[in-house]
Amino acid sequence: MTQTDPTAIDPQPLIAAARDAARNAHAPYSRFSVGAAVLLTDGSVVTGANFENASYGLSLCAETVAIATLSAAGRLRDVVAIGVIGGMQVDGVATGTDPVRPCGRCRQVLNEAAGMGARDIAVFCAGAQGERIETHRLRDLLPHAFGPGDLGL
Ligand SMILES: O=c1ccn([C@H]2C[C@H](O)[C@@H](CO)O2)c(=O)[nH]1
Repeated sequence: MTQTDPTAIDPQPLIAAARDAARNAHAPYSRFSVGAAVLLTDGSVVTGANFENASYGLSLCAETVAIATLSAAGRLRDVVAIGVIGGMQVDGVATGTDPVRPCGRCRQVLNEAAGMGARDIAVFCAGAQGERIETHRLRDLLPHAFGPGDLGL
């Protein structure tokens, strides 16, 4: 697996793109907008925003929407990094300042891209105003992961 060096990637453009994407969150139930922006090997960026449902449990996180979108474009093997930002209420007032970190399901979804691309993924997490950006590696957020390799891929 190729080791991505997260410190070699500038998180600011990703967080800015994620923040733009969060404006299109469909989050009328939680009023917690989340945006995600994924950097691909060619430098292009694919975004997503959370997509809630009146049947609450069907809601999709921003990270999952972004990964599904780039997979549909044939780019699942090309994921290098993801920036995530959240916590803005739909009226623009922040609910909290802690960086939003991908939930467990999203970590597993990201791991599908990491496994298929044979590349670790850098994960940048920002507070609601884009402040206090954390830098992680997916392998640290989801140690001992089950992935494509376990099924022979
Ligand atoms: O990493 C995360 C965590 C939460 N959410 C969404 C799910 C739900 O719509 C709202 C509140 O949990 O935030 C994301 O999109 N990504």
